[in-house]
Amino acid sequence: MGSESVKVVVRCRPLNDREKALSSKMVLSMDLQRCQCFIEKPGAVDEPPKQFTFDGTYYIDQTTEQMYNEIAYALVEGVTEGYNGTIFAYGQTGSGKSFTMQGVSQPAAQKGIIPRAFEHIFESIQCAENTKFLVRASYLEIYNEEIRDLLGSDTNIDPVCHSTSEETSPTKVPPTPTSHKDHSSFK
Ligand SMILES: Nc1ncnc2c1ncn2[C@@H]1O[C@H](COP(=O)(O)OP(=O)(O)OP(=O)(O)O)[C@@H](O)[C@H]1O
Repeated sequence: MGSESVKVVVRCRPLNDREKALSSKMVLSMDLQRCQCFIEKPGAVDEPPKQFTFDGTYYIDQTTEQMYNEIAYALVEGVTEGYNGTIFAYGQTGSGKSFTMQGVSQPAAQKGIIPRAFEHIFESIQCAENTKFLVRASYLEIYNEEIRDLLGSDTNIDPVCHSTSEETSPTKVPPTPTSHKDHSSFK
């Protein structure tokens, strides 16, 4: 994979039970060597498939372990050396964002990017000598333009305003990066 600072990869999930029950046809295929994906229009046999090229392509039989090793590993390694890094999952509902980021414990190869990154970071910290680390975590949900602090004791409290207990629903003020509740630990 190239050395660009922003990489975009695509992952294709298998058909789910509902799609199988509807006898849905897979319309997406991939050329993994060329990092290309092809989308056919169902029924339009004469139309060439739409073609897209990415920095990486992952088909239904590939694992999150493989994705982590090929994409996330170097980025997280950079974080342990003091560089910033972001992994961002984007896709329509049911497309597999949680499966990729949080994952499942079985099979082990499908454990998600987030628990893998945590293990990676804390292993690096344990192995480091003469270095002090600060690890901070915040876990926010933005849903229907409402923000919730998922690590807070009351998830309805807006993380920006640190609102009082009388407030029952989150407000719609966007957070600033420094205003999130910190869950920090030092080694
Ligand atoms: N690569 C995959 N292999 C097998 N199953 C998958 C894969 N990706 C997703 N799935 C399954 O597809 C379903 C939808 O995935 P998931 O919940 O991760 O989607 P999502 O994008 O997070 O959806 P939402 O935006 O609604 O939260 C789940 O049952 C998940 O287990």
